[in-house]
Amino acid sequence: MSKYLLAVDQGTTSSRAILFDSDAKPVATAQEEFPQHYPQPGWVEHDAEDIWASTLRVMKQAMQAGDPSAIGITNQRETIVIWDRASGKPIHNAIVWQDRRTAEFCARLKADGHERAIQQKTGLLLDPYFSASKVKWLLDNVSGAREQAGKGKLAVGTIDTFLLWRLTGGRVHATDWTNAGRTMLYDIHRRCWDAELLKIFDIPESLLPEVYPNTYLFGETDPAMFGRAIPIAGMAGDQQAALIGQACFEPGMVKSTYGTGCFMLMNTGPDAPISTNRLLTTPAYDISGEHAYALEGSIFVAGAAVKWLRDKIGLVETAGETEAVARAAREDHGVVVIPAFVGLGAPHWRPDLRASIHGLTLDTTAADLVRATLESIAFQTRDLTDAMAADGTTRPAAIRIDGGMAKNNWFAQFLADILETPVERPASHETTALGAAVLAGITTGIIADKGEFSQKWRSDARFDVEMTRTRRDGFLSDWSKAIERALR
Ligand SMILES: Nc1ncnc2c1ncn2[C@@H]1O[C@H](COP(=O)(O)OP(=O)(O)O)[C@@H](O)[C@H]1O
Ligand SMILES: O=P(O)(O)OC[C@H](O)CO
Repeated sequence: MSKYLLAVDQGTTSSRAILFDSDAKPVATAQEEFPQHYPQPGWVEHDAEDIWASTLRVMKQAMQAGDPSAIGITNQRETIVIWDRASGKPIHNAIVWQDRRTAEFCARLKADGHERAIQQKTGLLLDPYFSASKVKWLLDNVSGAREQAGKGKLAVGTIDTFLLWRLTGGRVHATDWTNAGRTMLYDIHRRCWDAELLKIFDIPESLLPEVYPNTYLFGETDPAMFGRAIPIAGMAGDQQAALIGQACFEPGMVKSTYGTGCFMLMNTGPDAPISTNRLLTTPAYDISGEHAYALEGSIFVAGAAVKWLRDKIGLVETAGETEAVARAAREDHGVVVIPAFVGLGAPHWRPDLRASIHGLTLDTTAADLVRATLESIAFQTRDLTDAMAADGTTRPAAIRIDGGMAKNNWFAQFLADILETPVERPASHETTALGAAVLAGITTGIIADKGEFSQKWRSDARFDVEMTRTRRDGFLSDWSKAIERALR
């Protein structure tokens, strides 16, 4: 009998479940989008009940193709929920990673000189992106929350933790170290919650989950849910899961995922170097007792800019259409888009900025704008590879890409040209889900080890550098000038 692994990929805009066979081939996929809530400019929320309901539905749908031996969970990171331990009900909407409501509080902490100590312990930079300031906001602003938390009646969790709690019928309150590493409350070197950070953010420790490695038997599903108890045997934040799904297991290997945002991770092995170029240091994985860290560049808007072109401005009807439009557009349009819709992440970290368009003339067309939007994601990625190089890392031989935007061949070629580095796209497009399935597979012995999976990794397309230096320098110089103007 074939052994199946079910991966749950709970992303920013949709919940997905993919059933893989023991050769890591997808057998069935189910996906559901859920509503985004923008209660005020710069605020982004999800109803955790929507997340739960959509996740449960897609899991059941994917399971119609076969009975999984184990489940792996991967999730949008940093997004945080607080719920009542007795009723399991969230006390407020989840505050999403893109949410900027705590920008002022983070600026105050920075002014008070906390950034360096926080970076040394957590590998993170002071920004509303991470969970800690969001938890504080919930405790301070939801009526009665702080009092209830003081009595030990509430639980906090990133989305993996919330799903694990619900799937186990409220029996397990746990996370994995890659998700813990994004809260800004976790010391990534000593691998524990940090008392000093909890004090800075005024968060009681009783709220927090237990932290485990990525390959671990986290719990079993409530038998009433799927007719039997299924082990939940792997968990990781989605960008770390993509690093695993892209088989980037050697130090120096890099993957870049283009979903809602873009997240580039370089495996740095067992060392956790602290960046001097405003990148993050983050737990990459702990698989069967072997752990690695990564340097990360986080860009908040990638595919979300394409979604904006489609849904708000109406320049395209589908995201896929941007490929043909960009290919047909002229190269010397002179337009630069700075997609700082929710501020800028690495390497600038400016939560206060908003998006802008530079170089518009009466001659500018819709196609120019579409092309310039795609270009901006490649330019931002170049800023990340430059920061990685400035941190003393060796330029990788190739960068492995994935996520919705990676399907766009025009974008993949432009990216290789701008990065001056070949870009490889894997045969399996669902690398994030694959990473979660691999973790569950290794824990349960269905996959022997990461070496076995690595050997199966295949690229289906490679984009080599074609652009001349002069053209690339021209693009990069226009981009730097526009960024300088925007930062000012
Ligand atoms: N062919 C395409 N060209 C450009 N962008 C695309 C294309 N297909 C999808 N996208 C973008 O990719 C994103 C979806 O990617 P996905 O990896 O599913 O995101 P997430 O996991 O963050 O929800 C959307 O924002 C969409 O606009
Ligand atoms: O939902 P995604 O795939 O855009 O990923 C979100 C990231 O995990 C945020 O850090």
